[in-house]
Amino acid sequence: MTNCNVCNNEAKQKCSGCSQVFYCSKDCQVSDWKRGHKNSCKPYEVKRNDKLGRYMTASRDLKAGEVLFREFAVVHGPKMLSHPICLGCHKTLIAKAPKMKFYRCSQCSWPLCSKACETLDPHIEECKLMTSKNYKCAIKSNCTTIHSDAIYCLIFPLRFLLLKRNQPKIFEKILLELESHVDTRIASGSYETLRLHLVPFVQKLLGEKDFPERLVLPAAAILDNNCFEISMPLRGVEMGGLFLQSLILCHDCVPNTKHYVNYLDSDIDIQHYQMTFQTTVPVRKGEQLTTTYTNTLKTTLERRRHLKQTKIFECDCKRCQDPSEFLTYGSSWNCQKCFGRVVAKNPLNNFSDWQCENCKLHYSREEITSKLNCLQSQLNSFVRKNPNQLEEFLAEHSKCIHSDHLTMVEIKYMLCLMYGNVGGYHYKDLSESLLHRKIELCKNLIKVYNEIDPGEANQRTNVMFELNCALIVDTKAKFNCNSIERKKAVDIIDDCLKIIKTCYNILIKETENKGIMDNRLEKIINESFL
Ligand SMILES: C[S@@+](CC[C@H](N)C(=O)[O-])C[C@H]1O[C@@H](n2cnc3c(N)ncnc32)[C@H](O)[C@@H]1O
Repeated sequence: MTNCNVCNNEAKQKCSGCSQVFYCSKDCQVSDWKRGHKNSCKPYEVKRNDKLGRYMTASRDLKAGEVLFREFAVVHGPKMLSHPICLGCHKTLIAKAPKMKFYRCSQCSWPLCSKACETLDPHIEECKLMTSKNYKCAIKSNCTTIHSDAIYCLIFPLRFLLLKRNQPKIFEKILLELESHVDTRIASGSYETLRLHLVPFVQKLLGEKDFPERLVLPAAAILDNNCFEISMPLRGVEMGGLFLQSLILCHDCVPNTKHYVNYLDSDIDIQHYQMTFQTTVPVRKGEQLTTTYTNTLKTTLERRRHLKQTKIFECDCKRCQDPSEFLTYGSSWNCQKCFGRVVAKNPLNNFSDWQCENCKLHYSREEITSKLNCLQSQLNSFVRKNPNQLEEFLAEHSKCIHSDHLTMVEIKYMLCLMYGNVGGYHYKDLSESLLHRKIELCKNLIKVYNEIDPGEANQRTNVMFELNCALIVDTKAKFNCNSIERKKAVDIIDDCLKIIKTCYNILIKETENKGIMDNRLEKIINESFL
């Protein structure tokens, strides 16, 4: 029996915030909240140090999959370099206008989906401003290529700067608290375009006196340094958002949280895009809660370069420090002389030479970087739909590159999704050896992900799902040819189904995934003749 945190009576209702205390009634819960539970309820604490600025730690032991918080964006808009999107509903316009012949807002001329989007928040306010100052969007309307347009860098900062008028206290707090690395960004020359285009645009619309360059550029830098992507491919939405709690999480190349944006209710109001952060692995009380600002499935050189360019810091997390990346050898090459593993001598030094662990032969950084670029461009030139072509790529490069180099891992992931799922390779068409190849690939990937993308991370969960589907099909086949007893087959299939159900429940928290996951479930039920 559990007792009420206030009156000690028998209690059945659990606090949904922290899951740590129980109440017998709503009244007791409300009184506990007022007397102090609101301060201890959160599963995280915000701390600060010289290296990270603000960061989050777990305020109690957390299980994998616990929700840390949910929040809405304080401001949102097109990414700095965006392909054409509707400024009303933020859906991409490419599918609607393959030749870029967009519907134009009748007032300000920005591309929109249709007249209905002209009056949507937040476009309506910026549209009125632009119209009052005779500003017309000059984006070309008849070019035939799908490209990102620099003109979109005007909108998100404008919306952010409008907070100075509409929510001045929040705006001041953001300016005071958020890191921007604006001086480094300006010194690197990367803000010249913003100085030339964004500053006069904002000043024309909002006035030079209240919006001097020394405010406009830092505002853009705050967005660059702190925004999260709002990407919902099935809805066709792609933009950025400033989420004030989420951004406090600092980076680690093996994060212990993941996040997703869900769309709630109505079709039109941005307030319905909600960010959720949750743990992916158990986290001990006091341990730092971390997210990733980059792609964890890229090599150390690529991750560190990306972080330096976009977030202006040198990552020195445990994974970046370790030349073997926890024995996964995700960035390693094979030695030309002895086939030993070639790793960076000092992975935290971007100019470090590389060396074979076995024969100590040296390789210059330039040599390794050019090999990596060459490999990536070869991979990018592929039509990634043909398993044979991908298998050939793996075989061709297996001599010079470590088998779990992250480029190889990327290909293995594609293969593991293809086998069993795409035309010509559905389970009913798969030979025994290809089915076993899929199982082998899945097991190999899970071993790698356990070290660098563990727990409830999406990619690992996807592969767990695929592995257990393949094991069901394999068990069925073995049972049909009498190479496994009925009881054993039933036990294996039961275990697989439990894992598939767990994976399904993890992945559908991101509601966009629900339809896709339902199809995947239905498919395995049909194809394995369960
Ligand atoms: C989105 S902010 C994170 C919150 C920020 N610390 C604050 O106080 O608002 C990103 C900035 O935090 C710092 N940061 C985050 N993770 C870091 C890490 N692993 N190592 C060093 N600095 C980090 C960098 O200055 C980076 O530009």
